[in-house]
Amino acid sequence: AVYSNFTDLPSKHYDFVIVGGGTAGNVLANRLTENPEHSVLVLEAGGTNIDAFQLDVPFFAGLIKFQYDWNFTTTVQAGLNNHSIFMLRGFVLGGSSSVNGMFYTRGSADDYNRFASVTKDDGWSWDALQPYIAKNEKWEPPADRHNTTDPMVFEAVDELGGIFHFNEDYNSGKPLGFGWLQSTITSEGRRSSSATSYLAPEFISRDNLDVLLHARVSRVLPSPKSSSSKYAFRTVEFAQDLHGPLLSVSASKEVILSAGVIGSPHILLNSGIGDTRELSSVGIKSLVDLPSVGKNLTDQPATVQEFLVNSTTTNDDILRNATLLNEVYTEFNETGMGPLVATGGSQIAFFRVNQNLTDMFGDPAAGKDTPHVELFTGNGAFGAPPPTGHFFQLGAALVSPASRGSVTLNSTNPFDPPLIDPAYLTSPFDIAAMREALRIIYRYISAPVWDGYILSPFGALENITASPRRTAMSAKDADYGVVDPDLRVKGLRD
Ligand SMILES: Cc1cc2nc3c(=O)[nH]c(=O)nc-3n(C[C@H](O)[C@H](O)[C@H](O)COP(=O)(O)OP(=O)(O)OC[C@H]3O[C@@H](n4cnc5c(N)ncnc54)[C@H](O)[C@@H]3O)c2cc1C
Repeated sequence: AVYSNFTDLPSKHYDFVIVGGGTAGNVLANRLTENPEHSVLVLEAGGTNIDAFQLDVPFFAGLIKFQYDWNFTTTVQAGLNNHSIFMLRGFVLGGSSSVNGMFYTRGSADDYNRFASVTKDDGWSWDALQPYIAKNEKWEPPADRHNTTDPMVFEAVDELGGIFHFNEDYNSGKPLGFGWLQSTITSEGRRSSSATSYLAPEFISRDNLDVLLHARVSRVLPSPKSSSSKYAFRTVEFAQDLHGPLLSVSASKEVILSAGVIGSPHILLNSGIGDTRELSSVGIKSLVDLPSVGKNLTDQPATVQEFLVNSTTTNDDILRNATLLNEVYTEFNETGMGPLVATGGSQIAFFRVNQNLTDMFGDPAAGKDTPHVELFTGNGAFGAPPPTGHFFQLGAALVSPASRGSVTLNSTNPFDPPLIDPAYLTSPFDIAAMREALRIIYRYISAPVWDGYILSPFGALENITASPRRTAMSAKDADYGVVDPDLRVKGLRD
């Protein structure tokens, strides 16, 4: 069941305590409670996803929803002309899967095979993961039944040739080329998140599964050292009200940290698990010296270019005409169809940069079938549109960036946000690759099919960010990394 108050929880002791009811946490909660012998508690800092229509409607995916966000900002970014920008992270059951853009993109086969070679564990290889990927997926035709034949986007691809080629399934392990976007949208036209799927009514009603909302975890607490002189962490400390008392629950088997790319290192650092010198400089007693915690933060910088178009059938009017919005919202509610069922863009493309860049700077991508640049289309302006005009949008993200940043503590108060430094565009490769991404955009719109349709570029490039990743996993015998290939934190007792 889902609870909002600690006092209502039926127990304070579970077999597994999962910290963070986001994308990963809810999958684990579901799979662990398939076994009726396991009791599981999920602690989620945010609130419920139920009846949150902004989360439910795919078309609203590109709008920022502050009440469902952690409202983090990055440190000042030298690579972005000394600006700091939002670092969006879901603050709601379902985590970032409740607020994300719903693009369903697997990595390339090379990406997973690199995980396997770095960790010396073949279980992470593309082939070994296929059964699990298939288990998580249920492929459906477009819920809004949109026409998937012959739009101008693919005519341009045919006209240009070369790096512009059609790819029927970019999720095949070989993503390069232009394809139809696959989205995490249900056949009823709703967002599919880890909360709507893995915590669906038939699962959340299990007697052995509890979720506590508004539970913000501060630390994991150690039990006394064993003869192996290693700590085990089986108690989780949290607060329901940031100024209220600290509460705790314990796990007899495991505490699972799945608080996301910012939350998990933040909790580890607060708990004294990190670089001993850095921790003592902020006044935190170090329990386990694990210097890789919070390091190697990797985010994909992205930019959007809008073009004014000679059309009145883009999505722009929906967000500036209340009557139209009402109409399509009614259609959405009554039929699960209409323009609100799509995220605004229908195509996605992946490219490698020119070889002279990888020759010059080295190649951060995992292999020759792995892209550096993702391009996405939008039949309308990104986010809230300008007051007039109709737009075609092309966004570009660096999906194999070379820049690496960090998450570090700002104070001894575990509820203060950490310092988040993605170090965007600090590597020369990323700067050159971003320039190349813009060149790809402009080559693409030079295709003859756009003559008379695309009128001119509109406005300045916008910086947006997408989804930070942390390369925290390493081989069991490696002297760096946060977790081993079984995702167990290094240096702790099992
Ligand atoms: C705006 C946005 C758009 C995106 N678009 C896409 C996309 O289109 N396609 C794609 O593949 N990926 C996208 N991503 C990235 C993707 O959603 C994430 O990589 C993925 O959801 C991360 O899963 P996770 O389980 O690691 O973390 P999350 O899903 O973020 O889950 C972490 C959970 O832990 C909770 N938590 C954190 N700290 C604490 C704490 N101290 N105590 C208790 N709970 C805590 C959070 O509230 C959250 O619910 C996007 C992300 C964002 C934010």
